[in-house]
Amino acid sequence: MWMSTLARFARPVFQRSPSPVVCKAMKACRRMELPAPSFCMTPVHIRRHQTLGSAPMPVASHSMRHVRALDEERLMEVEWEDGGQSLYPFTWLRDNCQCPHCTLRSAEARLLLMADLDIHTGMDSVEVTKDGKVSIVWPDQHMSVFDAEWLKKRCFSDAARQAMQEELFLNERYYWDATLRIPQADFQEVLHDDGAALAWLLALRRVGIVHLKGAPAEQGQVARLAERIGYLRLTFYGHTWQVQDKSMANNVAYTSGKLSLHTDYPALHFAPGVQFLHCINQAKEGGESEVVDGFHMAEQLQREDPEAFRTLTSLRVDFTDTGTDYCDFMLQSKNRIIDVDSEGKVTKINYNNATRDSVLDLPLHQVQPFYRALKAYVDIMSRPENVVTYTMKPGDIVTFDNWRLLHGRKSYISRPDRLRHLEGAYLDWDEVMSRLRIVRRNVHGDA
Ligand SMILES: C[N+](C)(C)CCCC(=O)O
Ligand SMILES: O=C(O)CCC(=O)C(=O)O
Ligand SMILES: [Fe+2]
Ligand SMILES: [Zn+2]
Repeated sequence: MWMSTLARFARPVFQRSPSPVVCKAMKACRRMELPAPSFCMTPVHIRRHQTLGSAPMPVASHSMRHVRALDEERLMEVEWEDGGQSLYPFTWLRDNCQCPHCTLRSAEARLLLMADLDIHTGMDSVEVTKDGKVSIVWPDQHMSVFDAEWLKKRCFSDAARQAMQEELFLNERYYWDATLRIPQADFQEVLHDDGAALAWLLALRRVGIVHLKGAPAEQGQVARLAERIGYLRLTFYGHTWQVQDKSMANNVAYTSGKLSLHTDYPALHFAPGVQFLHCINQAKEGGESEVVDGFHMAEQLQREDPEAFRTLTSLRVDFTDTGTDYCDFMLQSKNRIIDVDSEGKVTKINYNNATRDSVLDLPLHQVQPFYRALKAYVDIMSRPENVVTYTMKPGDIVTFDNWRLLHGRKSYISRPDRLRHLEGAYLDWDEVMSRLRIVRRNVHGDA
């Protein structure tokens, strides 16, 4: 069951604030049977939903009691009505002046040039205006006015920064295993209703996979879905591509053979972030799909075999892809099988055994340790307790995080008169997250 799958993880509950708020993103999550996010995603209340066992954050209040300049430290101090305090560097305030000389309103972009920013500026005076804004006069008599709520959101405290980053990027993930019930949404609803689109994209971000049901069983649907987001990612396999058993196949995917768990396109240095696969015809026999949570598997590898984890996060492996499709191509890439960020958090899996190059740019003594490490990772992800299996039906579209999930399919036999046929398309996370933020804003009805 969904909940029991996620029981290992902190189950966030709503903060017991004077008036408990249920934000619409929370409702969207409930609709898809998703656990609540730990941050409220309504932009106006950046605050943490109180996670069991963690300290509650002060309830946000956007009105100011007092403001003063700490000239020595060159910081402006705001005292909020709720008793909290925020500090803002003079330099940052001057840099972000919202007046029409400093900001192009129509583009919400900075006009002020770095060349004209005095990073040692003082402050002549600061006060709270009658309408509750902060008004600053700079030594050259330039004036800046800041909105209280605007400032509050940009508070430099760890908690406020963390909440803002979660609101912007939704980096909180729910790891899963074979017990996952894949979230589902209706294709038509996602196309036409922002609430449904929001629930879809939130689940795609946090769980990494969503099944859309009810698409027409004909070509062109992944392109429509990509247009709902913005635009798709063109690759050498075309704007969209047809997964079928083809003679002289230019890719192992275009055969009827088994595909072991892989991410698509590690032969690119920047693999597509998101993948759509639409089932138009299913096979007579076989062709079932398999997926695993690559981030969760990487976490297990780190725990069980830290040496192998170190190897896969440090060595770069060559990938290659040559052929003709949209046009002729001759790709070479070097990717770490497990990418981590500067804090050691896993950000991306790059692994397709079919396109891993025979050129292996490693000193002799690292070759066997590399194979051992890769085998350890593949062994973990192949355990039945980690793999989710499903069979796509005509009209189903699977949408998934290609940086996180590994997917595969069993070999198949088609009806001679009715070949198995999937249509696929790629997108990138920037465009998907852009649409997510817009539908969230529309659903919440704020600026
Ligand atoms: C499905 N297709 C052919 C577009 C890409 C397969 C993935 C890969 O070659 O890494
Ligand atoms: O045929 C399938 O079910 C999956 C195909 C696939 O993984 C691919 O085209 O890269
Ligand atoms: Fe694939
Ligand atoms: Zn200005």
